[in-house]
Amino acid sequence: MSSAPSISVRGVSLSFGKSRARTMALQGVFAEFQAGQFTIVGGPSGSGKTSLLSVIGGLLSPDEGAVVTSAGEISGMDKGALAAFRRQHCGFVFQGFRLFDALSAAENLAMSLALRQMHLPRRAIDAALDAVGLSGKARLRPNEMSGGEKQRVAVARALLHEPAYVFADEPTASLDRESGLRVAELLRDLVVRKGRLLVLVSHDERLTPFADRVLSMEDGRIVS
Ligand SMILES: Nc1ncnc2c1ncn2[C@@H]1O[C@H](COP(=O)(O)OP(=O)(O)OP(=O)(O)O)[C@@H](O)[C@H]1O
Repeated sequence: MSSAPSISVRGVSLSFGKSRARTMALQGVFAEFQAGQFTIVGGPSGSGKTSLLSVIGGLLSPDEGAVVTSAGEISGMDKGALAAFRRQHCGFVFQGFRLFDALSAAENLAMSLALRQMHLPRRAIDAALDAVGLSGKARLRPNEMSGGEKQRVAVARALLHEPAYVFADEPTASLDRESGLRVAELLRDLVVRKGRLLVLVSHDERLTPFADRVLSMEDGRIVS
C-alpha cells in the first residue's frame, strides 16, 4: 500500500432483520481512523461496537453510507472483493482466539500465511512468536497453552502478514487482568509503532490508558 493507512466512515447505517424484526445496529455513523492511532470503541452491550468493527474490517457491507480506506472504498464491494481486501490488508484478533486446535503455534501462523498464498521461512515465524513473548513455545498446541499465551499466538498471527489495519474484538475478555493488559500493551506496541491503524472493541476501562482515543457508542451512534 502506497499511502499511510486510514479509514473514513461516512454516514454509515447497518440493519439486521426485516420489517418488525429489524434492528438498526448503526445509524448514520461518521468517524475517521488514522495511521499510528489506537482507537478503543466502547459502550454498552448492543450499542453497535462489533457492527462498526465489522463494517470497517470488510466483514459486513453497510446498508447506507461509505467506508473509504487508504486501499480504496470497500462499501459496495462484493463478497469476493471484500475477502481479498481482508486477506491483504487486515489482521483480526477475536475474544475466542480462533486457533486451530490440532496445529502447533508455529503451524497456526504458517496456516494463516498459506491462506494468503504467502510463505515465510521458519525463522520468521519463530521471530513473530518471540516478538509476542512466546520464545520456545512454537511447538505447543493451543490446549497446552494458557489463555494469555493463546491470545498472544492470535496476535502474532494477525500481524504476521503486516496488515495496514488491525481489528480486535474484546481480545482481552477471556483473560485474567495481567494477561489482558499485556495483550493490549503488545498490540499497541506492535501496531502503532509501525504506523499501522488499530481499532479495538472493549468494555474494559482498564485498557483506556493504552489508547490514543476512546469512541463511545450508544444505540448505533458514536456519542463521544
Ligand atoms: N447477526 C445479527 N442478527 C440480528 N441482530 C444483530 C446481529 N448482530 C447484531 N445484531 C443487533 O445489532 C445491535 C448491535 O449489535 P452489536 O453486536 O454491534 O453490539 P455490541 O455493542 O458489539 O454488543 P456486545 O458488547 O454485546 O457485543 C444489537 O441490537 C444486536 O442485537
